[in-house]
Amino acid sequence: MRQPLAPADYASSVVAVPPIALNADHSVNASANEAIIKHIEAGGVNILLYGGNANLYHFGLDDYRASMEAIKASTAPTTHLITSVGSDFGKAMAQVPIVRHLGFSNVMVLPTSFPADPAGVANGVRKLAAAFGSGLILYLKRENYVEPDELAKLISEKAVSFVKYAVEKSEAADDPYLDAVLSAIGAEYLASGMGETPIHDHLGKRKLTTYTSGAVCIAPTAASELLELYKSGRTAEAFELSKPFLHFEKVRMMLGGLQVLHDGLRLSGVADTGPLMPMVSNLPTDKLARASDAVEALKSAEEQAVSRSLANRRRGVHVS
Ligand SMILES: N[C@@H](CC=O)C(=O)O
Repeated sequence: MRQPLAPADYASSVVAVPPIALNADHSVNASANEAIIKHIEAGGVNILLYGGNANLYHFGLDDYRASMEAIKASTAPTTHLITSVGSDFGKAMAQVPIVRHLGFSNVMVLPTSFPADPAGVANGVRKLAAAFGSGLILYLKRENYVEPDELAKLISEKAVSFVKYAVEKSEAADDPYLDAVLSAIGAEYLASGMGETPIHDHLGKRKLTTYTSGAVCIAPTAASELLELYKSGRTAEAFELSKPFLHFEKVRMMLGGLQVLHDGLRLSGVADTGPLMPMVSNLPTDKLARASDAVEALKSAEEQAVSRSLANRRRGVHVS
């Protein structure tokens, strides 16, 4: 599906945030990316977001165009595809004609770090949305990146269509910025945007619309079940199912979020992801065993979820 996503579309799927597989010369590996996409789609996930985990920060314009062309050609017509622009304003503006030419309807603006201020970010996003011709997904990666009231204005002006919330807190429950954002725009426009670590609070308690995840690229069926369990209020079962995901996220925190996911896809056997685009590196050999153990736990959760899903389908039962 190539239409702009509405909040109701987000509510029905986890958002997978995949890496991009590259060949040894850093050109895009179309067949490996297709294998990753097919694996995710087979698990019932129908929203793919290419952004941070794809390391798009470090793609030049030619590599960006080539990778997005290959990925677009590999997705099923029923899959919603989101690409990202930025993270700086100039690069984002240069990418807008590319995404328009490729026919993307859903585009996220990667978070810019320095120099930027809340009013400047809001106005930059307005200009980008005007150039793109439609609302953009905003990635909130740090507190006060945009003031909550200004964010509400951006949504009412249709410059922002959805928000990925990924401000790291030691306790997800204690997050005054998220409280303020929620009271300004409501949960409907918000995805928990940082993997499984905060979802017990973000989905179970605050009722955000969905969540974004890298681990879902390895265990899409289990991740879909996890979303459904949280959405149907079965939080104890959801928490139990989330354990291998939470462990994977801990390993990512220790060894590198992008690195463990990128190499983890290869270790899982889904696809040979190859190198990462500089300035990010593959895991050193002595860290692979730790990543591999976490990947195996995810694979086992996925196998069990697939068995449950097949059994439920045979009995005509829906998880919720
Ligand atoms: N960074 C998170 C969510 C993606 O946006 C992850 O990789 O799980």
